Amino acid sequence: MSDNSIPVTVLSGILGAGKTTVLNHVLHESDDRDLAVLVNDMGEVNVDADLVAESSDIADEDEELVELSNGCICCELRGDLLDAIGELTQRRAFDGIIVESTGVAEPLPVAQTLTLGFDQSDLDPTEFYEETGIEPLEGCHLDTTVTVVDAHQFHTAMESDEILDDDGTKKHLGDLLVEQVEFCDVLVLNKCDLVDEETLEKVESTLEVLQPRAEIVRTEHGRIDPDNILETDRFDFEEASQSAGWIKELQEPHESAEEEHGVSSFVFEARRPFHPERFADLLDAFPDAVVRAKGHFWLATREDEALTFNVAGQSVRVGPGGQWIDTLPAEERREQLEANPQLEELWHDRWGDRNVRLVVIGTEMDHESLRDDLADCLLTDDELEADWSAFEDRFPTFEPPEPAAEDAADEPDADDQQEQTEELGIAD
Ligand SMILES: Nc1nc2c(ncn2[C@@H]2O[C@H](COP(=O)(O)OP(=O)(O)OP(=O)(O)O)[C@@H](O)[C@H]2O)c(=O)[nH]1
Repeated sequence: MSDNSIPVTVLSGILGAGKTTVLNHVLHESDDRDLAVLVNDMGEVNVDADLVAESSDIADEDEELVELSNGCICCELRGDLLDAIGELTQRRAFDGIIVESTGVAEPLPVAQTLTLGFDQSDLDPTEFYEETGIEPLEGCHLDTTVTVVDAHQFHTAMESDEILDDDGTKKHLGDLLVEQVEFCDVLVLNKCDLVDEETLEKVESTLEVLQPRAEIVRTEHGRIDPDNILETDRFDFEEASQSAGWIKELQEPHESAEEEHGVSSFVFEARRPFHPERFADLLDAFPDAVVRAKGHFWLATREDEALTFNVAGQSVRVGPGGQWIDTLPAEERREQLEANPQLEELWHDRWGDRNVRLVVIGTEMDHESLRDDLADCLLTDDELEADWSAFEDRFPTFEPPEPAAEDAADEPDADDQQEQTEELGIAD
């Protein structure tokens, strides 16, 4: 990237976390920087932008404010986002551009759009440009992704069963919060004035386990040193999308029974399927102590396909995880095994690559009891020899799996076949 490429910072965070407050403070403290601001607002009336314009240096002649309204920059306004940044880039050589997302925006698609737009990603840009009609941008780069977290509301939000509706997509508040935490370079832990030190340390420990790579900065009333979020050069798409705590945990599993402030994790592995009724019953009453769980599983009634498992706060989602390699035609199976030598270790004489692998992260979580509950959901020796199709299966069904899937569900993938995942317990 050239020396005069403009660094872009993206601010995310759920409603009311303090994004605008942080933005205003940074503008106020950045007299030495010529900054442009792009604010996304979902509503008809752009309150945030008015606030920014009124109460910050943004009204200064040498700063620019662009509003993007009536849509979300993580979905339908992706093209508008790039157009707006492209225009700003051409206007003059700003020292930085700050993008404030809406409270419902997911940072990953925003970063994806910006990275592809700036033409420096190893994703398939051709397909992206063809599909969206978006032109690649030059002259700027995504520099830092920032998630603002409300220290006071964090645990309440994680435990909340509030459902957000982002343009038809229903999502738990905790689910969105986890997505925002898992994909960022800097975590601004705001509203520290509203909590005591003990609570603060507990929230911090949870954030560190969910997102080990990000720098955590504590703030009160958004008072942050601008250097913490501007021109940090911390963003790297590949690293950001692989930095979630659960991915690290799956790659290097370790039983962390006694972590700080009661935050701990474990990996559950098995070589026999879950009984669909017992596992569904467990998910219906999944312990609140679990903050995050992720992985894939084998369900007795789904012989051919793996299913993915995704818990974030009160949200429990199950999705398609691709076809087990064992079910592929012999030739394809051989090719897959040659291409993925690590599968040999996993291969089971009777079950092939079918397996269960879940990482579970929680606070004050009783490992032994949850491990026992999960183990009780596996088929017993007698059930293994019974007719599996007779079991009642109330899990959602999905489109037939793509043939020749890669190592079934084991490789964390940014897209993660999320499109098809279904929230258990949210009625349409
Ligand atoms: N006590 C306290 N209040 C804060 C702090 N930061 C922000 N606030 C207040 O919290 C409210 C929400 O702050 P905003 O900055 O508007 O939050 P936001 O994330 O931009 O909210 P949306 O734009 O609605 O998504 C405002 O009333 C702020 O004054 C803080 O550190 N402590």
